[in-house]
Amino acid sequence: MLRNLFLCLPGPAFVAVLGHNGQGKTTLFRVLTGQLPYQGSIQLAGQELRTLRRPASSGHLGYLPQRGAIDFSITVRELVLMGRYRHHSMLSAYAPDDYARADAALVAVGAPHLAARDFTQLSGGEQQLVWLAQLSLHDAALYLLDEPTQQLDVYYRRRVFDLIHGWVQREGKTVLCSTHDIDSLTETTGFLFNLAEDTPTLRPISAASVREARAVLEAAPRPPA
Ligand SMILES: Nc1ncnc2c1ncn2[C@@H]1O[C@H](COP(=O)(O)OP(=O)(O)OP(=O)(O)O)[C@@H](O)[C@H]1O
Repeated sequence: MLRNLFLCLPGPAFVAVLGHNGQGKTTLFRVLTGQLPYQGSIQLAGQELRTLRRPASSGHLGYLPQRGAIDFSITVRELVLMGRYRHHSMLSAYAPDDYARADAALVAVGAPHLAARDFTQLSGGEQQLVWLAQLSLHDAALYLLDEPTQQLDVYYRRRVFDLIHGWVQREGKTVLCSTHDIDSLTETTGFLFNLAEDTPTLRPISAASVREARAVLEAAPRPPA
């Protein structure tokens, strides 16, 4: 359970959500996506979250869960294309422009070579890149990314953080990104929000604040309240 969180995000912004294992990062995202109840108030663009119907699929936010899984065969290109679903009625077919956007999204994550592959046969890291490409087509104002660089090698980790920063700086998105990858954060701008602190507070990212966050995370987690 998460208690006594106060957080006001002026968008656009990048926020790295930190914390020990089991400290509530995924829980926070599940609350923000309407999957878990909450007490108090959470407002998205001025609207109380509990009054929004299916915030993740209605365009208010885009969500990358920690483990996205599918159990049917589909090509990577088709799966990325599904990120355009909000722009279509049930019966309208995808247009050439949708395919062009899907291809561009794959290029942006560094995975155009995967376009024709069966998604279910990709490695975990490759699948992660594909989910990010799909998410980039959701065109939401707020993105919640649950450990987007887990399973990625050093090159793709850097690439994904650069991609996320492009969403913030060029497209004006706000991104909450849970991560244990604190070494990658020193090269980014934005805020840290560390659930391992007694009173989690938004702190601008700097070499010093990342060092302090590391020290908190290297200490044993506090027992649950
Ligand atoms: N479905 C569930 N039912 C009961 N407890 C749960 C459930 N899912 C998570 N929890 C508990 O809630 C707490 C927070 O879990 P959460 O997954 O939010 O942590 P996290 O910070 O995302 O961890 P990690 O860094 O390991 O991904 C943990 O103690 C976990 O065991």
